Amino acid sequence: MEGRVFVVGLGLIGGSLALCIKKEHKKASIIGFDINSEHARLAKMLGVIDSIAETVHEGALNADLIIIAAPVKETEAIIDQLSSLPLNPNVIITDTGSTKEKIVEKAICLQKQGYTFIGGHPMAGSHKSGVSAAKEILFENAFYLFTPGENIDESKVEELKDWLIGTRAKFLTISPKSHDYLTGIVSHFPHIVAASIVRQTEKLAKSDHLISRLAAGGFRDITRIASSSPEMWKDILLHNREVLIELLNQWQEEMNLMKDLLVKENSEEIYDYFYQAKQFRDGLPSKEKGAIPAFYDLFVDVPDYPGVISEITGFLAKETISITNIRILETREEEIYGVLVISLQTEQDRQRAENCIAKYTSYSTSIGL
Ligand SMILES: NC(=O)c1ccc[n+]([C@@H]2O[C@H](COP(=O)([O-])OP(=O)(O)OC[C@H]3O[C@@H](n4cnc5c(N)ncnc54)[C@H](O)[C@@H]3O)[C@@H](O)[C@H]2O)c1
Ligand SMILES: O=C(O)C(=O)C[C@]1(C(=O)O)C=C[C@@H](O)C=C1
Repeated sequence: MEGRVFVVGLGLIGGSLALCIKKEHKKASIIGFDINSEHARLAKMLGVIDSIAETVHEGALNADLIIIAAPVKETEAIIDQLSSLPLNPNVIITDTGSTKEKIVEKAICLQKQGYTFIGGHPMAGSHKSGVSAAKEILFENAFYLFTPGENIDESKVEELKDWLIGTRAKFLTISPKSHDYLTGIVSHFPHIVAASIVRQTEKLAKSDHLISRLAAGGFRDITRIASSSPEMWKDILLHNREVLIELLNQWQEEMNLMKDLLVKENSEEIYDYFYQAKQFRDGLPSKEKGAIPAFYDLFVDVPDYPGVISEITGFLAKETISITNIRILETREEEIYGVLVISLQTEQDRQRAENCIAKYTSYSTSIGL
């Protein structure tokens, strides 16, 4: 598609969407605005946007698509601001906020001016913020939720999907209320739990320094999202407070249940507790970007000597294969061999990496242990 796309908020999500749109719609021009001019400058320098707007007003005029990718409270203010501007009557305005009810309610002011607002939420992200973490592949296979207000023409939703086709996400339309309930359960509430575990650990670590040093894989896995932007999460929690208060009540019951099982040393039910949790989690979809990520891991048997990682990454770099992670698995001191796990972004990259390692080394590779 051709046209003028205006992105307000040039961080992880705004930047990633700009990259997806640019990849698919080469003739579109992407204008960006960020309240922090350093962020806008960085986005331009990284080639994420084509040009910088000095104000929302300047960027919004004549835009065919406006994407608001700022924290949810700021999003409300930006919607207000847009509703007072003389926009292109055919413009589609969307947002990326993690909550939807309050935003869609606020956007009634746009509809009153005859503008189309379609709430949006790409259900993929990271604990990292900022445009330097933006990537074109971020939303691949993830759900992209839409919450169009009443009376929105279906053809406008289709037009928005066309703009966003480069995300390779799975589009799904739901009501703002269901959106906030569902994401409250699977996204917002886990962020509270992660932050609370970290805070409890921090308090306890004051009396024993070994605690922080011993925190290993399990702690890291359950607390990664506690490193997310406090600014963003403050707003999300306040927007979805009713759902979250109810979930906190249920969680307290859940914790009391476990406490009771421990007090009573009820071994059978403790087993059952973990068994049922494992059954449910293991049954979650894994081939999409859901709770269980689709990994494109390649396992390489390598001799356990210093420099082996840089040797392998050197070969991959030579063939311009980008990797997302690399680590040594389960090496024990007495072993001569270790297993190197290389995570790649796509199945095609994994295949290329396998061929590359076969070309330059005699190490054996596999796609599973
Ligand atoms: N991070 C995630 O995992 C994730 C995933 C999906 C959706 N979201 C939602 O997308 C939105 C953006 O999140 P992000 O992760 O890109 O955050 P981010 O912190 O990486 O980027 C936000 C950007 O918005 C800018 N900004 C703040 N107020 C602004 C304003 N009034 N006008 C213009 N720019 C402003 C900031 O300077 C920053 O550059 C949030 O609403 C968030 O809830 C986040
Ligand atoms: O992967 C992460 O770090 C995220 O927290 C991403 C995550 C999520 O909870 O899954 C966070 C907020 C969004 O609105 C959507 C996705």
